[in-house]
Amino acid sequence: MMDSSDWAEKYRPQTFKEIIGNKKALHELREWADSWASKIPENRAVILFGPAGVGKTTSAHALSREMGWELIELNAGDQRTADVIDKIAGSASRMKTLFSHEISENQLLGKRLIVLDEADNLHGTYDKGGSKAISDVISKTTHPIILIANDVYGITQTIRSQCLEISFSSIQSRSIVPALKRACDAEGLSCEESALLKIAENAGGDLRSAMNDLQACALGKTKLTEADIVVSGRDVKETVFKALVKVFKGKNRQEALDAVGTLDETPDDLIQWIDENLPLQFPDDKKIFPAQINPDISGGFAVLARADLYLGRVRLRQNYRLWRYANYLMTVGPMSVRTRDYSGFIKYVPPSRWKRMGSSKSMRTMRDNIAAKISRRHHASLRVSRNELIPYYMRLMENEAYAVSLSGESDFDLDELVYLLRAKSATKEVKGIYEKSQEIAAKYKSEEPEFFKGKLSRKEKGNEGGREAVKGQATIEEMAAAVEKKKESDQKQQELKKQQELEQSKQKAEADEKSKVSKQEKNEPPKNQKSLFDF
Ligand SMILES: Nc1ncnc2c1ncn2[C@@H]1O[C@H](COP(=O)(O)OP(=O)(O)OP(=O)(O)O)[C@@H](O)[C@H]1O
Repeated sequence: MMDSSDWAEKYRPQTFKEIIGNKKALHELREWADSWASKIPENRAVILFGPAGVGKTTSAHALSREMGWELIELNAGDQRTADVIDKIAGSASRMKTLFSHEISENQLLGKRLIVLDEADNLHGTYDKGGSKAISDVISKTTHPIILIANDVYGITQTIRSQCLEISFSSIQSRSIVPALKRACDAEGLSCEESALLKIAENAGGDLRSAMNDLQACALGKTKLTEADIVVSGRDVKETVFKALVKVFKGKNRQEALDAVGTLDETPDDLIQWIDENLPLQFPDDKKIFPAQINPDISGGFAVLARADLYLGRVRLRQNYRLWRYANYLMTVGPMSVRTRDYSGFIKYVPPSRWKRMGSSKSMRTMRDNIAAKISRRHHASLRVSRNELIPYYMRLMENEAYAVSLSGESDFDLDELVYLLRAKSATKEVKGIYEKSQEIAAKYKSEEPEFFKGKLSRKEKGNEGGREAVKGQATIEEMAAAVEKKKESDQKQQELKKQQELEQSKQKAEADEKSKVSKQEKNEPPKNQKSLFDF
């Protein structure tokens, strides 16, 4: 049976040899480690920096194994106040000094490798004093120290000047494929090469993400084909997952806001991500909180509830300026109410509501399809339809009669209705609305100009190349001919209508005349009777 543990962790390389790419960096790291053999080197610490998921932490771990050094790791989740750093890293670094008489014969024995993860994040409230403490420890340490960072510029100049800097870079897709293949073989999963390449290319050089995507796509399968690969377009700079780390574990509000700002998520979508992952990140551990629920969960949901209040007001008043308050509350809220730090890797998951409807990508495609239908109906742009009209539709469709008519006019399908009605699934009620809407849809379709029938907008087709004819349907020439034909038939109809109107007015005039005469005949003699005969 396929293992459900985290594959990225399970297949973390144990030795330098197994690590893919970054050979130059590994060589420099090894040279630095060797320089500790006979004396304390000039650089007592190194900074391994580069993008996420390329093997920086893995290399540090492998180094400790290969050198036989004991590993002491201080993660960003740990409180890195000056005091803590002094207690953990400080005491570790002074250990040798204290017991030097016991191990001075062989400094390699008893050496400890101190690893500080996320060293570019030492300036937050909790890390206050962290940078200074690290700088002090580095200057005195008799044990090697590795700092790990994504952004080397996030580390103070004082620390950088004390360290050797080693740069790691993204891993090429074709090098990622064999690593994925190895995991597939070990899990007994048969896999198309093209499927692995698709995952690798989408990962943007991040092997951890590639491994996570592989595991997610392989869930419940024994064979993986290219068609099974549903990976959301990954922004190399910041994925939602990375932004969530900043929201939940970060200590710097602006960093969290910046990370969230780079995402292509509306606050309505973002809150679902945060809502889904909050209990995963702040688990309700009964050992720690035997008598109450983890206050970070209750506090976290309380701020999300407030954020949701603003989202509700946006929907109600169509005032999108309120989005900023919702955004701020949901991004900065969880870190502000957090009472403790959480270390360790959490596998964040997409909102379960989206999973019920397919992947987050299909959810987006559906929202775009809805926007395309609305934009066609209202001659509005896709952007306006997506951002302004969909929320407006959702509000209107809370009324059943509107739901039926709007759905019929735009010909929403059942899944689209589930989305617009904010239902959990296609309930009896939703199906009822759908069925009623179909009569209206049929009427609208029969009235729709011939050349529009069956045409999809570019978003509906997922095609960025402008409005095109769908396979097997009208070309531009045919559409032009259809327009001409329609003009002609409209003209004919107008002429016919004019003739009918003329005919009708003639008949009316005759009838009026008759009735006038008969009235005159019947009721009273015409006053001007005399003149009538007055030739
Ligand atoms: N170069 C690599 N070779 C093989 N596996 C790798 C490599 N880089 C990353 N991985 C896989 O990705 C996982 C995460 O890698 P690692 O923790 O070393 O990344 P990192 O560069 O430290 O990223 P971050 O900056 O996010 O901490 C590993 O457990 C391993 O499965």
